[in-house]
Amino acid sequence: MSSSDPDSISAASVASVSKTYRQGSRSVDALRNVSLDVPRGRFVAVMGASGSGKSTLLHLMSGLTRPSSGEVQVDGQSIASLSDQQLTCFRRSRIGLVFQAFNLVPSLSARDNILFPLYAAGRSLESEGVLKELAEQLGIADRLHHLPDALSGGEQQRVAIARSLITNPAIVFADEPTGSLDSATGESICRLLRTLCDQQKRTIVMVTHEPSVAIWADSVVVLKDGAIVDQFPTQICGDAQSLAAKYQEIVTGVAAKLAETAG
Ligand SMILES: Nc1ncnc2c1ncn2[C@@H]1O[C@H](COP(=O)(O)OP(=O)(O)OP(=O)(O)O)[C@@H](O)[C@H]1O
Repeated sequence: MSSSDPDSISAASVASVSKTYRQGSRSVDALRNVSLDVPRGRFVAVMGASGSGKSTLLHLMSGLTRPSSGEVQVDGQSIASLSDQQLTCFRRSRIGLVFQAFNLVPSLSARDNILFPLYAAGRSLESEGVLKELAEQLGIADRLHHLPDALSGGEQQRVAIARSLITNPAIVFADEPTGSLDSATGESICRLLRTLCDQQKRTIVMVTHEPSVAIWADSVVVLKDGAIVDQFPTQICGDAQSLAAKYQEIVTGVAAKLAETAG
């Protein structure tokens, strides 16, 4: 692959990133010296126990917080070199965000929720056809005039995914996108994310606890106590059960090694 090949450029990367949260005299090292590269067009799942630093990693890569040290790049842009205002503009135009709780504006129709990031970025809809195509791809074309309250959980998440894509971002970050959904609806959202990656070459980084969700990604990054302890392609796991076993093996192996070192 030549260096001028756009596919060889990372959609996002972090290099030697650490993040310490300070609350009064207490400090928490949420991430320690983490490096990660997300190539364009890839679907990456980030797994780890509660408190291992998954959301912090996502927030750093999406420019919602800044690292205590280290470098974050998205779409070739170093986030550290941007002022807060520039970072907000960059985030609005180049980064898509999907949350567990959907985070739709209750008083706005699905259509206006989807268009919200465009307006926030001072842009307007290129053509009705763009919205129509997106809504059709996401299976919500007949739901655009409904308020979020009148939509099912799965439909609300589809609207939230459409909202994350309307600016044509370089990368989409999804924090537990199926966490509020029943398993069948969750699976349909996973299938949709997979399709977006396969058919539109979207780059997706998704945090999840669930092996049955992570199996839809191309690769899994495992975090433990603020550090990346392993990464593996999902291809080596035939199914969610085998992925769960692999994940458990990694986490248990790391814990045993730590105990050995301490002993
Ligand atoms: N704003 C904050 N202020 C102080 N500590 C924080 C803050 N955000 C996260 N932490 C701490 O940093 C560590 C990592 O938190 P983070 O939310 O990234 O973990 P996580 O793996 O996403 O957890 P979960 O799966 O429970 O969401 C935890 O110890 C958490 O308590």
